[in-house]
Amino acid sequence: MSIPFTNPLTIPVLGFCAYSGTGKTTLLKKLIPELNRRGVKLAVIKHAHHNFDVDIPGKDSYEMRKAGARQMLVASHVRWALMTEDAVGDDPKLPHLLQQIEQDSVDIVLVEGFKKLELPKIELHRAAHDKPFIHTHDKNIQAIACCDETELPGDLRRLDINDVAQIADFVIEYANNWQPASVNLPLSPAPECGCEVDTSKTLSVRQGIDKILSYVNPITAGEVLPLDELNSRVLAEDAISPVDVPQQTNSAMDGYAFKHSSPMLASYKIVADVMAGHQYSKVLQTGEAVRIMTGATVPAGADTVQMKELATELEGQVSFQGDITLGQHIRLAGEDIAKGHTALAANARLQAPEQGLLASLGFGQLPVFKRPRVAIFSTGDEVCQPGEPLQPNCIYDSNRFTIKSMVRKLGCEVIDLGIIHDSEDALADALSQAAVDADVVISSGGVSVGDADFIKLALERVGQINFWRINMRPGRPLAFGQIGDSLFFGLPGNPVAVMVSFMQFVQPALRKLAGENSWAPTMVPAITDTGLRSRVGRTEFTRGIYHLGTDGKLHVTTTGAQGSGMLSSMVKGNCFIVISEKDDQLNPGDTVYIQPFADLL
Ligand SMILES: Nc1nc2c(c(=O)[nH]1)N[C@H]1C(S)=C(S)[C@@H](COP(=O)(O)OP(=O)(O)OC[C@H]3O[C@@H](n4cnc5c(N)ncnc54)[C@H](O)[C@@H]3O)O[C@H]1N2
Ligand code: MOO
Repeated sequence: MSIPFTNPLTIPVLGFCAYSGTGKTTLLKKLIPELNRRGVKLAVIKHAHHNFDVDIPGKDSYEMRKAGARQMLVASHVRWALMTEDAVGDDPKLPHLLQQIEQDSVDIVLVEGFKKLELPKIELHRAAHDKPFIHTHDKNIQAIACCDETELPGDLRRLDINDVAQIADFVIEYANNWQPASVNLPLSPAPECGCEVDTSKTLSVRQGIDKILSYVNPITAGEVLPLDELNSRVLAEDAISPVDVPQQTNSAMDGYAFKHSSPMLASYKIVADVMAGHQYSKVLQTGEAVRIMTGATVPAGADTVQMKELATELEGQVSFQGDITLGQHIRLAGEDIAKGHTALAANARLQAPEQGLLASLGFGQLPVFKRPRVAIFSTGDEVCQPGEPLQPNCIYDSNRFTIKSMVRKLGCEVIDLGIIHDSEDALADALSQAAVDADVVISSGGVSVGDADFIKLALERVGQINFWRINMRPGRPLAFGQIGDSLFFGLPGNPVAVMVSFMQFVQPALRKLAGENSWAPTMVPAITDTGLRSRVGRTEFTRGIYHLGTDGKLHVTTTGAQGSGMLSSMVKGNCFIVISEKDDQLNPGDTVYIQPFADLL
């Protein structure tokens, strides 16, 4: 039996389920430090089946609770604990428990137990225990951590129950891909009708994206490139760390390293100076200290550092002020990335942090996928080349330049075909040649119902192209199809519509083609400061400016006039306010979803 569950938080929740004796707690005790090491802040909820108590008889808190306090909060300078007497007869309710978590200070909640809930979970399984599988009757299993002997259906993500680093990779991947479910979340999945989407009809944004992605086969050809040429490329193989980072246990402060004791000694004899790049070759004895610089290797025998500002030197001795905890200001060898672990998984897009990380591991070159080649052209007799005199009744070509810039930001190679004027033959020739040279061909203009439909005739001659009307604004008309082995996108002519359509439809396709997996646009909730209007059944991409309000929350305002030819709205804005198909009117103070431009512009 499964019990419905809705996550009430805006952070992901991931369960671990198994039959008893499989080693859930043992795994979590290893996984938690591994995730901590990678900077993931965790909360853990554990289901206990018995009448447990965390307090100790005789302690004040215990006595006060037993005296009748329904809630007892005990606090010190290092932790606090809230104990609540809540005898509910049946199982505790996970959504209620989750609401007790301080979600602003953690990244993910791991849940042990609550096996029957419709909660995304990792199943743990050991073949030797001869217990039945859980995934066969629980569709919420995201992955199964098991041993080599276990046989699984091919579509279930398999993890090695003994490889904590791999399980941590999966938890991070899950958290990164997770989106909060919300009544307002736009781009909801296309309704399952069990039928092929009719390509001649009006589509929702989600249907359009899904339809397009079903035609995209990622590039598999690769090349090995030097570190300096990896920008925006997609990694073709896992990068396994050949070293510990940091290589040695080192100091995080300029100060003194020594062996901790409780109580501390009144003073320590300074026996050496250790600079970054050097080491103290002897073992530090109790009562000795070294002066140490940030990044310098902590000598054997030392386990703690006190910063210079909280130390006093006198006649070769140093004494310390303030509380000192064992291990403070020490960065452990391998605490960022351990030797032999996956530092970066295949299919990652290599931007500044990834390139820095690969450099920090000493890689000189790496295998990446070949980048997609994208041919771009503009159409229309009114469209003129910038830099040349503007003819009467004409307009400068801006679309080719916005498209080229976005294509380059996605790490693709641009083939610029210029402006192709209104001739069916010229266009058919250009399209056929473009399809030979490029993986993707993108045009702008000529996809609506205007008279100059030579572009449609040309497309019909060279490929299979569908003309869609997407239920969105701007960017209603969209042509998509294939010319030979290439994908073709015919974006609408209006300059803002071009950018919106590119970001919603071409971007996911180019990312998938380039080898990136599971990309989804960033969507964050914000409070609208202005009223917003749309129409039920249509997704509206209003240009907005988001900022942090004085209430500490994200707020958004529109950029003003929203004409689909007004490129200035894209320049002023830093996000789309995505008004979902379900909404027609949003009032100031309502929560909306925004898509920051940061991914691309
Ligand atoms: N009767 C209808 N008219 C229009 C409809 C409709 O459904 N019924 N849809 C409107 C919408 S929405 C859009 S968007 C446009 C799209 O039309 P096309 O894709 O056929 O584009 P064009 O007509 O060629 O151009 C539209 C607009 O964009 C300017 N343009 C074109 N190329 C460029 C370029 N490279 N750089 C800058 N500006 C460009 C062009 O001059 C037009 O002003 O159709 C509506 N009409
Ligand atoms: O939707 Mo058009 O695409 O208004 O500009």
